[in-house]
Amino acid sequence: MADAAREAAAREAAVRAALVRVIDPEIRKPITELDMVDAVTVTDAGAATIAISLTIVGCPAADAIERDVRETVASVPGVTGVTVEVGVMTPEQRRALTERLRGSKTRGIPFTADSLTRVYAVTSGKGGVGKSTITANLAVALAQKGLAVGIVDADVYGFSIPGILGLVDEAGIAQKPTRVNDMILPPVAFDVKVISIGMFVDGNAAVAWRGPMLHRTISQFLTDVYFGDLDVLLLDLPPGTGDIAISIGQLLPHAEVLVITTPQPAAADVAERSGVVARQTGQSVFGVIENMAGLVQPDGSVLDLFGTGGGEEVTRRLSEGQSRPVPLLASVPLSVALREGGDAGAPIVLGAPDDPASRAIRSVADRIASRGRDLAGRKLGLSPR
Ligand SMILES: Nc1ncnc2c1ncn2[C@@H]1O[C@H](COP(=O)(O)OP(=O)(O)OP(=O)(O)O)[C@@H](O)[C@H]1O
Repeated sequence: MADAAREAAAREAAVRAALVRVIDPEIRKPITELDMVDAVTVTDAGAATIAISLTIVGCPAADAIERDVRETVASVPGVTGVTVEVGVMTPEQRRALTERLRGSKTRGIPFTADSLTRVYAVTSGKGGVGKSTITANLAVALAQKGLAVGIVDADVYGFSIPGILGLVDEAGIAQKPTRVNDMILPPVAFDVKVISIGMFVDGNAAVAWRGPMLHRTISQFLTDVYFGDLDVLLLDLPPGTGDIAISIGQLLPHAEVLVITTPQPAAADVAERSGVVARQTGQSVFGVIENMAGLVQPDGSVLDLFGTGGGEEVTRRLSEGQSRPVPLLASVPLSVALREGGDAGAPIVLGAPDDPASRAIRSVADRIASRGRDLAGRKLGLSPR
């Protein structure tokens, strides 16, 4: 090979090697691995032209990928200028991509009992006890610890996860996920992959679907959404013991349940019932989290706005007749910062990690992350997130 040709090949190889660092923000894999790089040329003068093909036109990730390609290639020694030509994959390329992402797995719910993903269904007896707030912050705390985490927001009546995690526009409308053929790519917030019923309805429309429609939707979420290899999947269920809880019990019988309750003893009855229904579908109760516990006043005294003892009462009742007592995992105090963080789409486990509510939620994340039961000796998913 002539020297000039060898040098040109070396420059292109250096650029291709650098492009491995560009990660598709939705799929969370290098664009080189996803066959998105069609052509790389670098002139003698160092002008690089990169042709890339994205999954669909105008996908939300497009700008980020184009920018990352430009910056990454510009940093390669000898490159003096970068042109990025953005195209779109052909239907065949898209089909090949979705097949590759699914791997050899047959189409179906990937979170089977023998998968490495631990599935937690977060339930409560009644609404407004902070189930979504706890789910979102717990997910972010787990992701912060390096785990690959996903959330399915199945709270049809109050899909608030996109708002709490900042995946909404100024009008509060949830970001729509990208679709590649029949594969849905979940938006990512704070390293957590999120899919919500709220992303599939027009505006903030209330969902008035009946049981079979809900069952199909949840089943479709679990089948068609590309979560990749997750360590933990959290499901935010609607309050109570309705159709969704039963569907989840049928679709994911090995899921473990986290029951959220307030300290109000009167709330214990309904909270207990949500745990009992989960057990009837074969799920086990992992533990109880008491939320909205005493608010620490500026003078140091504690205001028990919602009374005391609800968490302990629910754990006591759910432990009756069980071989292993159900633990009270945490008591999360009332916290202005937690509420404000939820309103602003900025989880406090990141923004105010030392707030007492953050600490309590992070202690649950520690406990979940350190569980070894069926993960002992098994490899966790190590694909880039
Ligand atoms: N520990 C807390 N301290 C202060 N405010 C809280 C706390 N936990 C939750 N909140 C606030 O209470 C309200 C209800 O919380 P959230 O939406 O998480 O409840 P939920 O149980 O998911 O409700 P639903 O199931 O009805 O959607 C929100 O405004 C939230 O910010």
